[in-house]
Amino acid sequence: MTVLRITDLDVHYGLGRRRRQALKGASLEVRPGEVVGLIGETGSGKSTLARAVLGLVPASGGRIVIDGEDVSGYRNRQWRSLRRRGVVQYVFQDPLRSLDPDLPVVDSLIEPLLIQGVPREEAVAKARTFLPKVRLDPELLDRLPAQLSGGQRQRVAVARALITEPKLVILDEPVSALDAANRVGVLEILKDLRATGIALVFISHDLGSVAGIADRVAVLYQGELVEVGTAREVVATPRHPYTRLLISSAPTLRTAAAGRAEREALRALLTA
Ligand SMILES: Nc1ncnc2c1ncn2[C@@H]1O[C@H](COP(=O)(O)OP(=O)(O)OP(=O)(O)O)[C@@H](O)[C@H]1O
Repeated sequence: MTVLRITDLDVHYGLGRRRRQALKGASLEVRPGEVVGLIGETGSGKSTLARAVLGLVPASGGRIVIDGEDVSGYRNRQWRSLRRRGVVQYVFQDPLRSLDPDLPVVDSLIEPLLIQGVPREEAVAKARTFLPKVRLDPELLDRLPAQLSGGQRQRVAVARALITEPKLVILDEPVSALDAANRVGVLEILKDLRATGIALVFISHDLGSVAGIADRVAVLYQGELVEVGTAREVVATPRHPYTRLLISSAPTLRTAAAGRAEREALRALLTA
């Protein structure tokens, strides 16, 4: 059983002479309880893949199956209905994008439930039980986002994504804007989540920051998934030059650290 299966996915942006392919034949499976790190440099297509899975950008080819449901031919109305059910949720890099600055955090937190038609009182009660799961004190519910620290805001954003009890959560660089202590805090919460059976796709430009938490790593390079394997395999025996470059540039992956000359040689190979 897979929570997400994408097969030969193509996505294009623009029309006519401006038409550009952002994803080329991408295939990836994510199983329940699995953490998949989606790695690639800026512009490689990471957010595009996430947007396609949420129905926010149309696929021009290939298939997407979410929790057994083939959504490939869905129209906007069907996507909206799927998003409303909260099977797949998304956490932005910047938590302020999912929290309304003018509303107490409780309102942002319960919004996905209200959209589903859950009565407000019941939704607030659920929000209270959810905050401890992301290690936040329920008394923060009445504060405005500006009255929270960056790490607290990101944990509220994670709680908001979890409140509909999704099968899959896509996190777009969820810790890159945080300081070291908060980064560890959020990563620990994400590790706890795996035990609940939720699947996580963790987007990052930095292999080093996801290798420790991801079961499998998928490497995107110029719109193509050039490598998919366990984090250990990918770090120990990278097959694609781009992956080797990523590893050699990740200071935390000392095992395969390469010198500047080797990195330049790999870059030259990629641009040849
Ligand atoms: N709305 C859009 N219209 C046209 N081109 C786009 C659009 N969104 C993204 N692109 C292009 O598609 C490619 C992939 O972009 P995408 O945002 O998926 O990359 P990314 O890997 O998420 O990058 P980053 O790490 O910077 O967020 C890039 O070349 C980008 O310029």
